Amino acid sequence: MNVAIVGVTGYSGTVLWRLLNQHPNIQRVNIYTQQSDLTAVSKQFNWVSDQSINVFKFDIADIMTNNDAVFFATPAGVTGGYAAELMNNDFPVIDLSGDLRLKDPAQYKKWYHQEPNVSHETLSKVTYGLTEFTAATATYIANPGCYATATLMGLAPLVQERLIDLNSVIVDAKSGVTGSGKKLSRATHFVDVDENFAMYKVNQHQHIPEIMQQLREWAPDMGPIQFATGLLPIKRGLMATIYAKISDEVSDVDDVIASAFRATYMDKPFVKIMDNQIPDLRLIAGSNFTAIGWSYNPVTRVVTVVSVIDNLMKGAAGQAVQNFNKYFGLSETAGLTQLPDFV
Ligand SMILES: NC(=O)C1=CN([C@@H]2O[C@H](COP(=O)(O)OP(=O)(O)OC[C@H]3O[C@@H](n4cnc5c(N)ncnc54)[C@H](OP(=O)(O)O)[C@@H]3O)[C@@H](O)[C@H]2O)C=CC1
Ligand SMILES: CC(=O)N[C@@H](CCC(=O)OP(=O)(O)O)C(=O)O
Repeated sequence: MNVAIVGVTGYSGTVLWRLLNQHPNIQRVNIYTQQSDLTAVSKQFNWVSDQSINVFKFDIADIMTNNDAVFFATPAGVTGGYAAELMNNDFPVIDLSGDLRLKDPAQYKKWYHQEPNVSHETLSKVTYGLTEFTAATATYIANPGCYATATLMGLAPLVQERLIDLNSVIVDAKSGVTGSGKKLSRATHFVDVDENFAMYKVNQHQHIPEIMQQLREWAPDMGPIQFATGLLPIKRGLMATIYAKISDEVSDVDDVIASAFRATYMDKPFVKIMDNQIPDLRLIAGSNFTAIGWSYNPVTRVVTVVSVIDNLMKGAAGQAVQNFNKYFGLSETAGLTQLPDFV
C-alpha cells in the first residue's frame, strides 16, 4: 500500500513517518507539505533512510490519486476545509487533529476558539477512532486527542459498568512538552519548563467536550467532569489521574474493579492492566501501550485510577496507525511492535 502524510515535520508527523516506514504492509510513504522548499523537508529524513524520500507539494487530488490513505498530522483548522471532498470520494483519512472529533460545530467553536468549517452532515459521517472501543468503519477517522485517550481508557469500565457515581469524576492530567507541538510559545520555552511544573487550560481544555461526548455514549446520564491539565518538564509521556466515588450499591470493590478492567481489556494487545500497581511514564515510553492501575480507598470510597500513555504514540501517531490497521483489516499490531524504552 502507498500512504500519504501531511504535517510530517511536526512532532507527531515525524513519529508517524517512522512508524509507517517500518510498517510491513506499506510499500511507499509519500510526504505532502505546504512548505515551498521540498528539499529542506526531505533533508529531515534522508540521512537515515536508504530509500528515496518522496516529498510533494500539498495537493488533495494528487493525494487521492497516488495513495490508498492519508494521515493528517496538522494543527486544528486545516482538515475541516478538505473533509467533505475526501469523504465524497470515499478516500480513507486518519486525522490526528481535533477538527472533526466533535459532532456539534458549536462545541468546536467554543473550545477550539475557531470558526468550524465542517457541516453537521459531514461530522455525522466521521468515526471517533478510540481504537479499543470504536470500530473504524467510516472512511474518515478522527484520531482522539492525547488527554482524551488516556482519560477515556481509565474511565471506560467504571462508567460502562456504572461502578461509580457519574457526577463524581475529577481528572488531573499531565503531559510532556511534545504534546504542545513544535511551534514556539512562551509557555513551552526551555527556561519556563525545565525544573518547573505548571498547570494550564484548567477547566478550559479542548478535550473536555470530546471526553464528555464519548462518556455520554457509554452512559447517557453521565454528569460533567472536573478536568485539569499540567505541563511536565519532560519531552514525552502523559498521565491521567482519575478520582471517582464508588457507587453505594457496589460491594467487594477491589474485586469488582479488577474484574471490570480485566473484562474490558481482555483481548486488547496494547492495554496493560496493573491492578493495584500504579504505572509510571517509563513503563510505556516510546510504545503504543496504555498502562492502567488503581487504588481504592475504603474510608472515602474513592478510587484513584492512573492511566499512562506516550502522547506521541498511543496519544497520536501510534493510535493513528492502529486505526489504519483496523480500517484495512490488517493485524492490529502491524508496525507497532516497539517495546517501551524503559530508561
Ligand atoms: N503532539 C501531540 O502529543 C499530539 C498532537 N495531536 C494533534 O496532532 C496534530 C499535530 O500535532 P503536532 O505534531 O504536535 O503539531 P506540530 O505543531 O508539531 O506540527 C504540525 C505540522 O503541520 C504542518 N502545518 C502547520 N501549519 C499548517 C497549515 N496551515 N496547513 C498545512 N499544514 C500545516 C507542518 O508540517 P509540514 O510543514 O511538514 O507540512 C507542521 O510541522 C495537531 O492537531 C495536534 O493537536 C493530537 C494528540 C497528541
Ligand atoms: C502539552 C500540550 O500542550 N498538549 C496539548 C494537546 C494537543 C492535542 O492533542 O490537541 P488537539 O485537540 O488539537 O488534538 C494541549 O493541551 O492542547
